[in-house]
Amino acid sequence: MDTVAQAQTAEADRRLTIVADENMPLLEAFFASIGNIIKLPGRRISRQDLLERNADILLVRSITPVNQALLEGTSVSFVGSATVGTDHIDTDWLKQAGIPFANSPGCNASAVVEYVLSAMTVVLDERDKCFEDVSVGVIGCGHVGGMLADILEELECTVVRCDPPLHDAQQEAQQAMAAKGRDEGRQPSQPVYEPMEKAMACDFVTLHVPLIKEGPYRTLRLLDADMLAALQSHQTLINTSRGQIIDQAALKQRLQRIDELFAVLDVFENEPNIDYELMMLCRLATPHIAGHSLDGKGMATAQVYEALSNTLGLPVRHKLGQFLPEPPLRKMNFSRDAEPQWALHTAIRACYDIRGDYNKLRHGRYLPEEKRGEYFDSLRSNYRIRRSFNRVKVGLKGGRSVLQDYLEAVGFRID
Ligand SMILES: NC(=O)c1ccc[n+]([C@@H]2O[C@H](COP(=O)([O-])OP(=O)(O)OC[C@H]3O[C@@H](n4cnc5c(N)ncnc54)[C@H](O)[C@@H]3O)[C@@H](O)[C@H]2O)c1
Ligand SMILES: O=C(O)[C@H](O)[C@H](O)COP(=O)(O)O
Repeated sequence: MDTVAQAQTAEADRRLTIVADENMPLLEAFFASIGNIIKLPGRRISRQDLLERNADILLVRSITPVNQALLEGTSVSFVGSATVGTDHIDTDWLKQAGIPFANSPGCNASAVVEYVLSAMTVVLDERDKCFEDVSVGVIGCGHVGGMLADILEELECTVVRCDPPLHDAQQEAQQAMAAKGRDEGRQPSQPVYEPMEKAMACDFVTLHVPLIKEGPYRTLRLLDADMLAALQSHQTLINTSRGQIIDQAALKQRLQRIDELFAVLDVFENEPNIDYELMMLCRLATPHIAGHSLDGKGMATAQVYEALSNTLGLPVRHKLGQFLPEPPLRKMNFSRDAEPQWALHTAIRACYDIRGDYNKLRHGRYLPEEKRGEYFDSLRSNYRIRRSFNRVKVGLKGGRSVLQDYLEAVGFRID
């Protein structure tokens, strides 16, 4: 081997080995300059894989449990999860083992908000109501819940925000101010956080909390059997957080009562082997894809790439905008005669119609039980390209209108 070839081999040898979930988008675009990428199915990444491949970096999604059993004795020295939720990661163990970890806070907030808005339009149409007619309890007001609550207020819904950690932090900040002699009270622009009971009484109740298994802000079975039994026929419960936030058996029991309580579930206990009976009792149900816009998933990869680059002391060379294609739907137009609520619902569902995902998941009922888990996962892996509302322009005729306000509130660009 000549010197150049030897040098090239040595260079290649020094490159990091990145083991990544095969369904993380834009892996090569972001990480090829950092290391050699080995793609594996997320549910099957094992300690053996990491040892055999001498992995330095592990990049996962929500379906790979990352803990001592997976990593101890391997050469993995960075873990990235292209997700918001971190309930699949033993962050305490990673800390103790000195392995840096990064996830992607807020990456898919718009996608989840758009999912909830789409679900709401379906239910509102069925109940012959508009956004302004209903109250919405938003439980968990971080990236997703906070954005959703703001938008719903602009659509003239009555919004009840519930977020005990944010409520307590607000109180502490006020007490600290008061202690310093600057008792300025609550700032007018600060949100008001209400008790859970008030949120649970709204026409729509939507959950946007992390899965927390213990402690004062525990969310495991946050909605218990009593709360679920108390839900009324006119209400709609939406869960895009994690299946374990709700007592699923109790929800199933409640939905078996013949009335018009609606459930919209994107997340289930025991994914991908979900309870099909429960799923069939839902008004809408989808295979954990609320956050799956290309923009949201791409942003997750971008955030993990940035964190890894910073950890390695490398320059951040790539930005998501470089790699995103044109959206399939670029523009829609409404005439002067478009009735605002109809046009808003139409625009939302032109961009993302939750019923397509619902119909596909329901189709799984025709499969033998043992094939349904695989089917659930295949719907997630082969997910069609879905784009954010803010990639779409809407053409309107005439001067400023209520419709323009609504469309802008949900993220469309007005042309
Ligand atoms: N289905 C999907 O595709 C999808 C996509 C994104 C996020 N998620 C899930 O949604 C969750 C929320 O996402 P996010 O980006 O808004 O997270 P976030 O961390 O920005 O916000 C979570 C909020 O929940 C609040 N909270 C914590 N404990 C609470 C409690 N006991 N009661 C009420 N509020 C509580 C926190 O104070 C915080 O404001 C994630 O943790 C993840 O599990 C699912
Ligand atoms: O926590 C999250 O970000 C979401 O649950 C996430 O969208 C799930 O992502 P996946 O595992 O399908 O990549």
